[in-house]
Amino acid sequence: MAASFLAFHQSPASPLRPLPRASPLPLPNPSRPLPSPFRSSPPHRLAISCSSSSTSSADPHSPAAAAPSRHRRPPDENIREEACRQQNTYNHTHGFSARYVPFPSSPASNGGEECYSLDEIVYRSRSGVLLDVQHDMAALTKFDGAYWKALFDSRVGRTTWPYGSGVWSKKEWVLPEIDPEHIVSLFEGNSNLFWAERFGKEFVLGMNDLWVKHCGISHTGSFKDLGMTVLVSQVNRLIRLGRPIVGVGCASTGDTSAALSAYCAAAGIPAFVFLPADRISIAQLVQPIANGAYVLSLDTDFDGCMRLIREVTSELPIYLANSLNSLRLEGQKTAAIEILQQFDWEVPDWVIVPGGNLGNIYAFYKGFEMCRELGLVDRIPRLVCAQAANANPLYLHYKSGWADFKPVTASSTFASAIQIGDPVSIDRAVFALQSSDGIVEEATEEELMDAMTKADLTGMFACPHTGVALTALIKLREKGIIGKTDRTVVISTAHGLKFAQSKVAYHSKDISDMECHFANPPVNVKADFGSVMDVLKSVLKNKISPVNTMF
Ligand SMILES: Cc1ncc(COP(=O)(O)O)c(C=O)c1O
Ligand SMILES: N[C@@H](CCOP(=O)(O)O)C(=O)O
Repeated sequence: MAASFLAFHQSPASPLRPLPRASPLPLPNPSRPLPSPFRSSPPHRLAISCSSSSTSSADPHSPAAAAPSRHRRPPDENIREEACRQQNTYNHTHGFSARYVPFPSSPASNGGEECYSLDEIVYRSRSGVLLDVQHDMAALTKFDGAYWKALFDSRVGRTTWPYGSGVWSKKEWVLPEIDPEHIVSLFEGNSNLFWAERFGKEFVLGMNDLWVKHCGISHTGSFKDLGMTVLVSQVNRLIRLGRPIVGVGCASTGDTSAALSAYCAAAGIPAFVFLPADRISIAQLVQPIANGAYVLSLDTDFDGCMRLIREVTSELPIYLANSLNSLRLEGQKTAAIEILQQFDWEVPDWVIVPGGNLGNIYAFYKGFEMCRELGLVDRIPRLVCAQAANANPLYLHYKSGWADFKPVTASSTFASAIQIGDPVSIDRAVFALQSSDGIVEEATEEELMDAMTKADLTGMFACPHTGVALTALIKLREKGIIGKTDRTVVISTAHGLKFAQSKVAYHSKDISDMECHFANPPVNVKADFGSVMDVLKSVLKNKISPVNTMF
């Protein structure tokens, strides 16, 4: 393969002009009466119907409201306006609410302790610890598990604003008080839960109940969309409330920046992204450029970019979009709820998540735990966090028996989006793992690239981070910790197309100190019938095919 094919160049991007600030819109009237059934004292059991609803009589938050009806709105009204009209008729909060409290939040905390409205711009507690979004569980518990399951199930695959989104279909558990008018959604979520039949059978000692949750098959190609729709929606609300926000900013290894830029572009809000120069893929670099963000390519690593964005956002009215901001995790946790939903509310035994800044592992824990607490399921899965050996501070912490945490300087890894040595959500991750009888595993560069390639050879198009998680699966299976029939879900966090460079390098056997056992380079053949026939005959004679060489 031509060397030039592999030589991607990353030059600093020229900053682009910000989009104009959106004009203010009216806020909802909060003093409307609560509709039935939310007025009475539950827990409720409701009969769920998915038949057509009429706009004049339906509670917009009832399962029936998500059902399509040909004439449900006037022809000149769009779906957002329709949702607003409905919620002006019915108070949309039903008493559900959420607020920030210091992490870890305790169910016993009440208004007397430190807490903040979600309309405040605050990222840490007075003592400097992370914050958590705490929901009014007493209000949510008024409805039983069967109600929530039926409500969420009734919204899947609809176009009713904003429930067509896998995140906003769980709105009551995410940002219950936001006006649908302020939601910035690209109908994210509802991602494929893929039965990895052949990978499980052939590469993981005959596993037959192995699944891959494709969170990367998404609008911007990673799971970050799930969190960013929530964060940018809340920013949109804050701007319309008149808060002095001039834009939203993040440090990124390439996926957070892509998601932030897309959602900000959709809302007309300026985005500022700090990227470590020459450490992200070309596909990731071009995403914020294309979406009109201000791109700062900085001569440091991700941890350096993170320090800078934190300093900058404490000086300038730029809202911080990294997962240090707990709003993000409210969206990301819906992937866990979605997994349960996709299994008809049966709980898998294991869920394996690649970890970097470590917000996502906590988000998964939170989603599962909320379903348990509210009676949708009776247990939560065991969580595994998988790290690249070249960027493994959590793994080292776990191996030390959770002794004092020490950040590391992360080395270069093909799993470049998790090249993070000082994860901001370390405390959240430890909490999630300890509460779920969790495990931490690591993957060398060769292991993660081989695992990614094997996944591809069974029909996926995985990213290197998914390769990290698949390696953890293989190791835990080989150790007998994960059983052959255990229902296991591997979280695929990004689209493989973002990491084409690393796949090209692997299949070209162009990586030093790596055997690239499963490389499948193209064969250069003269463009005449005889030459083509010679090659094919030799292939067929030797029964060599990319697939056969593997097994
Ligand atoms: C593709 C991909 N996978 C995994 C991760 C890890 O997620 P987290 O930082 O929440 O641990 C990230 C970002 O860090 C990512 O971009
Ligand atoms: N992989 C991330 C790193 C930052 O993570 P965040 O979840 O804290 O924003 C990225 O793509 O930037």
